[in-house]
Amino acid sequence: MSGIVVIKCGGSTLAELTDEFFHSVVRLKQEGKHPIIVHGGGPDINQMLETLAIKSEFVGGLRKTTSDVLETVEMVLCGRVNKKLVKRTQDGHGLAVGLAGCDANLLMVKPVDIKKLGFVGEPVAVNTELILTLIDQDLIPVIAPIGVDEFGTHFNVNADTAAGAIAEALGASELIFVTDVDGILKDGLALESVTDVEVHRLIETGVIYGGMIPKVKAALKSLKGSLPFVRIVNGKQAVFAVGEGLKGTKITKQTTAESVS
Ligand SMILES: Nc1ncnc2c1ncn2[C@@H]1O[C@H](COP(=O)(O)OP(=O)(O)O)[C@@H](O)[C@H]1O
Ligand SMILES: CC(=O)N[C@@H](CCC(=O)OP(=O)(O)O)C(=O)O
Repeated sequence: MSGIVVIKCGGSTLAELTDEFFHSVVRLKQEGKHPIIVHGGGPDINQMLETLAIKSEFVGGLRKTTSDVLETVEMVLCGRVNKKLVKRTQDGHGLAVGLAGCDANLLMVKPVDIKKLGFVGEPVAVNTELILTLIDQDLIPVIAPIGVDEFGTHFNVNADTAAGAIAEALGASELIFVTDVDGILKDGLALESVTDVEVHRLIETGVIYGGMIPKVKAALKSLKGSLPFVRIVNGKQAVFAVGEGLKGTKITKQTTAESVS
């Protein structure tokens, strides 16, 4: 199906998303595109873990996920955050259906490293049929990044990674990371456009660090598929319009001519 737009809403920016943002997502649908929201919720998870006095740590940008942590992550992502986003989309006059990657094996995963990270999964397959059926019914899927393995065990998946895998599997025409900064910043300014090769350099030189790393890694991985480019935009200003570019950073594939020069 053409015109699939995967929009990853980061936990960092959920509170800043405007009513106009959700209206514009619904408008995309009315104009014949197929928006899919994949969301994170890191700050909400942190807050709930703190309230419940459950310790958690990040290893290489991923949350070490014990069974207690997993229970809290599921509660926050599939409950509070997912349903808030469903409400806001429906307030924008669209019909949204909230689900998690573990529903109907939507996001199949394998453990990243059980010893080091516990129940953290990396995507291996996506139930595209389910998503296409929902889209076909004019629904807007709102997906929480909880994956499931072949034995039915649930796993916590980084939301950027989940969005990248879903976009790739569906052959999406756009993948947009909505976050709390204007794009990839260098010397305080958002870069308009960067190639995959430049992104590697920006990671090596420490310009890209922390939460931006899983985002650009997911972007680079999905660029290997059908996507011509991936965008990183600020949730404060993000409003979608068919045929119009968004402000932010565009990550593209370096052409062969560029790579030899
Ligand atoms: N070069 C960079 N440009 C912009 N942000 C960066 C960069 N390197 C690291 N970051 C960090 O990445 C954060 C966004 O990632 P994250 O907090 O995980 O957001 P989200 O919840 O939207 O996924 C920014 O707020 C910033 O602190
Ligand atoms: C494995 C892992 O780290 N999972 C993430 C899932 C949520 C997420 O990715 O949220 P953001 O998009 O707001 O960062 C976590 O537990 O925080």
